[in-house]
Amino acid sequence: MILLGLTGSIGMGKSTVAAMLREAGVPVFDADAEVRAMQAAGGAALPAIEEAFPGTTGLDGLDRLKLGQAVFGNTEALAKLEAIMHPRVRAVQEAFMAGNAAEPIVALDIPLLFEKGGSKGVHATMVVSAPAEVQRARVLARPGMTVEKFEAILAQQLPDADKRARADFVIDTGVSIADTRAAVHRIVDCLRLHGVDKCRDA
Ligand SMILES: CC(C)(COP(=O)(O)OP(=O)(O)OC[C@H]1O[C@@H](n2cnc3c(N)ncnc32)[C@H](O)[C@@H]1O)[C@@H](O)C(=O)NCCC(=O)NCCS
Ligand SMILES: Nc1ncnc2c1ncn2[C@@H]1O[C@H](COP(=O)(O)OP(=O)(O)OP(=O)(O)O)[C@@H](O)[C@H]1O
Repeated sequence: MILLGLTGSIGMGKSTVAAMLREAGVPVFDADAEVRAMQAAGGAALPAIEEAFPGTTGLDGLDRLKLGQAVFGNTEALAKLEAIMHPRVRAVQEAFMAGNAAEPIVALDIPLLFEKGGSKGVHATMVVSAPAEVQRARVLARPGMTVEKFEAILAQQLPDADKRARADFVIDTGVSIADTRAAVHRIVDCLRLHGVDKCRDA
């Protein structure tokens, strides 16, 4: 099985490309969705979060704003939260991989794949990328987004150019959806037939 790490900075089109991979028959593990499910009402991580960050959870699940305020900008607090989330997400990911062991390709959609060292555990990386002005326009069009928030998030992420330099495959989303889809299918088809090494220039 080829384990493909899918990543990209905010607004680059990662969710769209993840959907295209699924459409091409590649099972995709969504790390963010797992984190959110474990933090939603009744979620498995809530008791541990409440113990570490009292007052941040309730019957409706996690108060994301409150916890975000406690951890963003505070390295120690963020590490504490990650120590709660990471092993739990990892366990679900292992189960997902085991359940798809017969698949030729399995993708892991991990927003901070390079930042948090996850790229070491995959056979190849796919980075979703678009020109900075396209990214900016997409993100600022989202409800509730501000320039300050966007820039703070960007500052926490490895720059796009570095991600691209480290990637085995770069998917350009600054083009038409049809062209992006074609590029995704081309890489998936190549990987199925020839493996990672022969597909880098596909
Ligand atoms: C603190 C939380 C609840 C805030 O949720 P909220 O919905 O407000 O923000 P969201 O998750 O969309 O994150 C906003 C931005 O913050 C940055 N960010 C999120 N998590 C992290 C992190 N662990 N390290 C650095 N930056 C992060 C990202 O750039 C992201 O785009 C949430 O971000 C969280 O649980 N983060 C920790 C996740 C974690 O521990 N992951 C490791 C296991 S996979
Ligand atoms: N060629 C393209 N490929 C992918 N997305 C495109 C393309 N052209 C336009 N878009 C649009 O750009 C947006 C990308 O949003 P998407 O949610 O996929 O980004 P994301 O990187 O997952 O975001 P985030 O990481 O911030 O959650 C979508 O609205 C999508 O329709």
